[in-house]
Amino acid sequence: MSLNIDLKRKSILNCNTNLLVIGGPGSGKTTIALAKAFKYIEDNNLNRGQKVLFLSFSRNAKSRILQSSSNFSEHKKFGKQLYVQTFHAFFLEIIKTHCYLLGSPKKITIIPPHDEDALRLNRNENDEIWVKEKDNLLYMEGKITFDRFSKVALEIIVKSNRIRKTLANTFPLIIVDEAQDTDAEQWEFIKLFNHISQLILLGDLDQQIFDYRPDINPERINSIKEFLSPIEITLESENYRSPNSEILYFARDVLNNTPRNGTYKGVTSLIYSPQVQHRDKWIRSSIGILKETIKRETGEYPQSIAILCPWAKGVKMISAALRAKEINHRVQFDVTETNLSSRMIACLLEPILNEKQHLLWVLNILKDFYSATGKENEIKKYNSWIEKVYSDKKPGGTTVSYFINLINELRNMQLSGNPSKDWRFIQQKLLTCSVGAIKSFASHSEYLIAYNQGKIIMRDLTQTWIENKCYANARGILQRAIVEAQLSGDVASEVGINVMTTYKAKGKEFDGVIIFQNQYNAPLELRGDNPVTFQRSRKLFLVAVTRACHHVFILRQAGLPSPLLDRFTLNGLRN
Ligand SMILES: Nc1ncnc2c1ncn2[C@@H]1O[C@H](COP(=O)(O)OP(=O)(O)OP(=O)(O)O)[C@@H](O)[C@H]1O
Repeated sequence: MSLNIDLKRKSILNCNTNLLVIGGPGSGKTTIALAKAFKYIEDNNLNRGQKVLFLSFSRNAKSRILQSSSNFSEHKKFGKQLYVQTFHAFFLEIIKTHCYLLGSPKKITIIPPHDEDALRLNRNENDEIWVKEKDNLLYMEGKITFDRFSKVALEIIVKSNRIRKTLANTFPLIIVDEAQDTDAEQWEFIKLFNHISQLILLGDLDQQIFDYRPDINPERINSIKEFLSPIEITLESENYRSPNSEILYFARDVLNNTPRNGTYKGVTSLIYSPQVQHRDKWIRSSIGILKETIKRETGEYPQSIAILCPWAKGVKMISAALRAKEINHRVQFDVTETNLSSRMIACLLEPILNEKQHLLWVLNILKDFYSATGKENEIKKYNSWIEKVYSDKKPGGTTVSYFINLINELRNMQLSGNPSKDWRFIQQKLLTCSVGAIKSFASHSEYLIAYNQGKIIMRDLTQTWIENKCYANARGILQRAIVEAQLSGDVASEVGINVMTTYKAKGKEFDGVIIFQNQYNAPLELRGDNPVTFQRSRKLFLVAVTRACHHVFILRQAGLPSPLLDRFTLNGLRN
């Protein structure tokens, strides 16, 4: 990989004190930080146990950093000494190794987010009783929820000088991606390594899109400057991502609400009429048009395309439109409902040894689903049904009867041993049943395959079938795959069509980007944003637009005003 190394970049490579590198989207922050990491490993002759730590926020960002690092010629020789990890997973490693020192059992297990949602019973994150319950879960049972990783890891590092020094010795250089988005605990954690490791922080305030979270704010960059006294290097105006287009100018103009008198090279607006069949057709057609546009502009078809929108609801709408014509794509969104719905299928795949026990499991899954979505009346209803079944009384209503019959039917039949077929069989049973609530619950499971864990689950189900002649522990298999997916760096590459929220796309790069606007499921203006400035919406839009290397399509709903875009003139297509 041949890099332009100007004076600023040279000074980054040669600096051996704390550094703050500020730069806009595509200015090359990640790239120069990787170059620095490899140079550091080489110059300092790190021993086998030592590594450069590169901390990122999300698995997506981590996979992008890993991908970029593999383009460096040094990667072959020094790649093993570059440790790219998410804050979350890094904190978990510290917890798993050292948490017993705080009094927890030695074996730590994770409560996945959908179970956490169910346990939390719609209480606030900081609800006192819930916080106490979480303490008990950790210290009595060794079970930890995702949201506690940073707090507990920080406690370990604060309380033990020895562990902190060992970590600093292992990681003499720590690079922090997206430093503007560090929350209070992550920032405290970084501060603890001041003077004992070299710290390089990368940041861009214009991409601060998680500032709706309570302890993330624009002051973070100032605190970094005050506390770490870093050398500051600004790569502000450079754009290596989309240099042959005016994509970055467009993104900046939307951010500053300063439309130019004319269009922008590399940005096209497509208008669709909102009737479902038109909308879905245009979602699909936009992919083909974007491919041809990029081919025309660059001479090559794009390898990677992202369809982005602010909300998960929009992601589901786009994915449904693509699935309707079997267009292969990868989906990423938050998956509590999908996980619980899939758990129901896994539960029904398991061998039915005791019908009452199975019915109780099924009802508990439904109760968890309603707990996670905060539906008080449903929770009460399920609690009373569970109570009745438990004491051998039969609750009224269609739901319980439906499951009694289904469990009975499944008990008396032989599944095929082909996990995909059996999975679909149970899914279809639920999707075609006469109880509306069950159908709607089951429909969430359709996204499981789309979000990449499908293959692992099917592989492990095959294995259990070979070993046991039944799907023993299907729920455990599903659970393991979900937890792995939450933590692993094993994120599929961007090649192909990717559908995700803009938040998930942060730090990624695609040849072409389609931004989908829809009145109810994907408005570009965020709810709760300042209705005059729309500053948060503008930043989020900037992040979406600047993921593109060659071309951006904005798929706009006909007749739907957009304070962000209405003053801009864009090259346009109209259906
Ligand atoms: N010095 C350089 N010379 C040549 N190409 C570069 C250089 N720096 C970055 N690039 C290329 O520009 C693109 C964007 O770089 P990079 O991902 O490092 O930017 P970034 O500032 O981290 O972006 P963002 O904040 O938007 O995630 C990448 O494709 C990278 O290969």
